Parts: sequence; C-alpha cells; structure tokens
Amino acid sequence: MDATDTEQNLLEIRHLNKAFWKRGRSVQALKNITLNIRAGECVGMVGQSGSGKSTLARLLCRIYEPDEGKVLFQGQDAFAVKSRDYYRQVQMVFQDPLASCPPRMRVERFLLEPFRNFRLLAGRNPRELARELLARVHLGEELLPRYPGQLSGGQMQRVVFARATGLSPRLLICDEATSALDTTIQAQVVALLQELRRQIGFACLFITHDLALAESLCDTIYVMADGAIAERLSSGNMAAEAKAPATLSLLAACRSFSDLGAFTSSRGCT
Ligand SMILES: Nc1ncnc2c1ncn2[C@@H]1O[C@H](COP(=O)(O)OP(=O)(O)OP(=O)(O)O)[C@@H](O)[C@H]1O
Repeated sequence: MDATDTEQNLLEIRHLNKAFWKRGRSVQALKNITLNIRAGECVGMVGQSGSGKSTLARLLCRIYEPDEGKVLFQGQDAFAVKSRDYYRQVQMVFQDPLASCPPRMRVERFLLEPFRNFRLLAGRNPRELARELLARVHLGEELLPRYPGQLSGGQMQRVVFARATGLSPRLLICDEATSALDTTIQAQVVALLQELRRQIGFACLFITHDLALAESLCDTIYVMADGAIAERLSSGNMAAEAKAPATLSLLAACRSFSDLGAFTSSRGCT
C-alpha cells in the first residue's frame, strides 16, 4: 500500500436506498446511506437488530442491488465491475463460519479454492501454500485434511479469515464475524484480524451490534438506526461526540463498565 492510497477513498457509498416487501408492505431497509472508506481504514457499522446493517453488507457483497444510489469501488461503479474482478478485491466474512464452507469440503480444498478459481496455483506447491495460509492465522497443518464440522467455531472462523485474505483483498467486509464466538475466542479472532490488516493492509467494514468492540477495532464508527445513519463517531473520541439516541441506547446495552472505560462511566452506563 503506498502513501497516496491511504489518502484516497477506496469505497464511496452515495445515497443508497433499499426497500423490501415484507408481509404485504414495503420496509425501507436502507435510507439515503452515504459514507466513504479509505484505503486501509477500518470502519465500524453499529446498530441494533433490524437497523439495516446486514442489508448494507449484502449490498456491498452484490447479493442485492440498490433501488437508488451508487457504490463506487476504486472510482468505478461496483455493480458494473466484472464480478470476478470485484471479488478478487472485495471479500466477506459472515457470522457463521460453518455456513461459509460446504460440509464435505476439506479445509485444504476450501483454502485453495480462490487460488484455483483465479488460476493462481501454477508453479506453486498447493500443500505448502495451504500450510502457509493456515500458519498466517496461527493454525497447524493437521487441520488441512479435516472437514468443517471437525473444527471448533473459532478454528473454523480463522480458516474463513485465512481464505478471505489469502488473495490480499483491498476490502474485507465482516458482518458480525465474531458474534457467534465466546468472549475469549472473540478477542483472539479480533486480534488476528488486526494482525492481518497490518500484514496485508486491507480496509475493513466491520459490522457489529457491539459498540465496545467497534471502538476497540475501528478508526471511524457509523451508528445505524432504522435504516439510516444516525451519527458518525471517531474512535477514541466517542464520549465527546455521541449524541444520537441510537448510540445512547447501544451504550445502555453495553456489556460492562470496563468495555468502554471512561466513555461508559461518563454516560452512566451500568
Ligand atoms: N430479504 C429480505 N426480505 C424482506 N425484508 C428484509 C430482508 N432483509 C432484510 N429485511 C428487513 O430489512 C430491515 C433491516 O434488516 P437487516 O437484516 O439489514 O438489519 P440488521 O441491522 O442486520 O439486523 P440483525 O443485526 O438482526 O441482522 C429489517 O426490517 C428486516 O426485516
């Protein structure tokens, strides 16, 4: 990553709207969402259940198309870029690692699949590459012949991170990627994500309902409420900036005093 990259917007989201039909009526899942993600930046998207976070993630993964608005990736319409080129640079990690991998696919094949799809295995020793990918997420080669169901949730999510970052994407979208893990394992996976970001330099959109987690990880945090951005906060300065009711109610739900330190105590969160 060069210095000019960090100045640029990698992703520009402009006035995105998306509605669904639900039980005979239209639900506006995204309302006029506008934000930027710079190269290498970690942006948090926080909000209560139903606020529209996953709809945004799915839209950025091109699972949905917007009703209105634009997404520019490296200055180009993200929905017009060939999907192959897009997924070479934008990768995703979802909440359930087991859902990411077919149950009868061994870890080795799962890890190497992107390299096969993009024909990047020529002249390489696949076993050696799979070992390297696992080592990057601090797992041993004994997992290579196993099926997903033979790994713990934390191990499997590490494997998913190894695969998603194997081709050095420019943007990683994490939708509640650590939410299904218990607290200790979650902390380890978050530390791993930070390590991978340092090594590879990708930008990250980290979607979570956990404000404390977002603060520990992200440079900038957007709080979503009812499909819209309620406010934008700078990590490290949230105490001074937080005003929106949606942010305050997320704080009220925070797990413990120590999670947000001075911030929570200044807000009287118990
Ligand atoms: N495929 C769909 N069909 C109909 N309605 C949908 C669909 N996907 C999302 N919605 C609705 O859009 C709104 C936003 O949902 P979304 O899943 O994006 O929220 P969220 O913040 O990710 O919630 P959670 O944290 O519970 O996943 C909700 O009212 C939801 O019911």
